[in-house]
Amino acid sequence: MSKMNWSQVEEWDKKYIMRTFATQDEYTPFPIESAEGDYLITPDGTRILDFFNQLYCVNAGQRNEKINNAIKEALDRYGFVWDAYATDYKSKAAKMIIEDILGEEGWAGKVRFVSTGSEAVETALLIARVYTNRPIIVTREFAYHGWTRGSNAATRIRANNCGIAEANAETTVRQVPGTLTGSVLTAPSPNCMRCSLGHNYETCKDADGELACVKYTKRMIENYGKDRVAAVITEVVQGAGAVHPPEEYVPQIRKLTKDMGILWIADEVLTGFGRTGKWFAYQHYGVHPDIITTAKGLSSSSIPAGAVIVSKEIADFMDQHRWETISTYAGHPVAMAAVCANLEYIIEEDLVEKARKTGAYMQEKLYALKAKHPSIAKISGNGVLWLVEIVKDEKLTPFIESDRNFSHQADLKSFPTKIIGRKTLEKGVLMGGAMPNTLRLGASLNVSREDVDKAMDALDYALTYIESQVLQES
Ligand SMILES: Cc1ncc(COP(=O)(O)O)c(/C=N/[C@H](C)c2ccccc2)c1O
Repeated sequence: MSKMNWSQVEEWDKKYIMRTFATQDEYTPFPIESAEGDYLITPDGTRILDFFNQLYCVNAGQRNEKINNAIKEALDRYGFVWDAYATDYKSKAAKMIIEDILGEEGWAGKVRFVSTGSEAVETALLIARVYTNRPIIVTREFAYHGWTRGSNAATRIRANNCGIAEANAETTVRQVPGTLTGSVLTAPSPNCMRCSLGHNYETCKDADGELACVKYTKRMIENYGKDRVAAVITEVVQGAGAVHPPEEYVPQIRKLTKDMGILWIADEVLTGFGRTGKWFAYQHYGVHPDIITTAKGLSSSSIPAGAVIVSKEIADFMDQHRWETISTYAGHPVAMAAVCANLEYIIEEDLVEKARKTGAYMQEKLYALKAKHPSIAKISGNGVLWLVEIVKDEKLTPFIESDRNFSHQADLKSFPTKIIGRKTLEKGVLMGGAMPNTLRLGASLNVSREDVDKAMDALDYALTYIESQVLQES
C-alpha cells in the first residue's frame, strides 16, 4: 500500500492541471501508484491489466529491468548534451536501426532522433517537402499523425481537429482558427466495412485488381498535379482511426507513389518495433517506404524518444545541404541509452516473433468470441494490435451513427467502446478505443497467454452486457 497522500495528489491534479477529452466537471482523476509488465497498480494495491498498453507504446513492458538498468548507468555519466554533440548511445542507436534491424533490406540511409511521434512526423514532412521541392502532402480519412501544427494538418480525426466543444451541448464546436490543412489533400481510408466510396471489399476491385480507394487517390493526385505532391503519408495500420487495410492496399500505394514519382512516408509511430509481429508493419507487404516515422516502441516509452528514418537517396541529398531543425531534447543521451537497451531487449528476447505468435493466439480467441457474440461484426489485426468492430445488429448498424467522424459534442459515455471499457474494468482489465464503435486491443509484446485469456474473458463479459442492453431497448 502506498504511503503517498493520494487524496492530496487527486486534489492538486484536479485543481492545477489542464485536462483534455473532458470538461473539468466531467473529469475524475484515475490515480496510478506504479506499473509493472502489463499491469498498472492503483494506490490501494489493485492491479489492473492494461490492454491499452497505455497508448500502444510500452512494447517491452512497464519498468523493463534491462532498460531501467541502462538508464541508471547512463545517469552515472550524463546530464544532458544537445543534438550537436556525438554520444556513444545515440550513434549506437542509429547504427542498430540502420544496420542491425533494417540492414538486410538495404534501403535505409540515416536516422534523425526527436522526442515524440509528432516531431518525427513534422521532420518527415519537412524533409519530404524540401527534398522534392513540392508543397502538397496526401493524407487519408481518419489518419492520426500527431497534434503539432504540421502533423495535425495531416490528421483527419474530426474530434482531434475540431478545437473545443461544450459537453454534450448542441452548440457548434469551435474550430481551431488558422489550421494548416490547406497544403494537405485527403484520400479515402481503406476502411472496407464502412467504405466512404460506397463499396465493400467484394465489389471494389477493378479488372486489374486495383482498389477503388487507391484509384480515387490516384485520380485526386492527377487532378492536383503529381508534380505538386511531395508525399503520401500513411499509417500502415491506422491506430487512432482504427483501420486495418486489405492486403492489397499497401503494395498498391507503394506502386502508385513510385509510378507518380511521389515519396511514401510510412508513419510507424504506433506500429513500429514489433507491434504487428514484424519489426515494421510495412514489412508484411514486401515493399519499403522512402521515409519511416517512429516513436512509442522505439524506447518502449521508458523515456520519450522518436525518430525519422530516411532512404539512402534522401540521406545523400540532405547531407549535401545545410538545413535546420532544433528540438532541444532530440537524441537526449539518457533517452538514447533507453533506446539501445530497448532494441537489444527486443532482439535478445525475439519479441517480434513473440508478438507474431501472440497475434495468432489473440486471433483464435477473438474469433471464438465472434462466434458467440452477434455484436462483433469484424476482427482485424496482427501481432499485439487488434481491432474489433462493434455493431447493434446483423445489418451492421453502428451504435454511434457518426462513427469515426464523431465530435466531442457527442455523449461520450454512450459510446460502446466506453461502455465496454467500464464493464471490462469491473474485471480488472483496461480496454477500449478512441473511435466510438471500434475496440482496439493491445498489450506489451511479451504479454502472457494467461493475461490474454483474462482480457478475453473480460471482453466476453462486457459484450454480454452490451447485447443485453440492446435486447432491452429493442
Ligand atoms: C501513427 C501516429 N503518428 C504520430 C503520433 C503522434 O505521436 P506523439 O503522441 O506526438 O508521440 C501518434 C500518436 N498516437 C496517439 C497518441 C494515439 C494512439 C492510439 C490511440 C489514440 C491516440 C500515432 O499513433
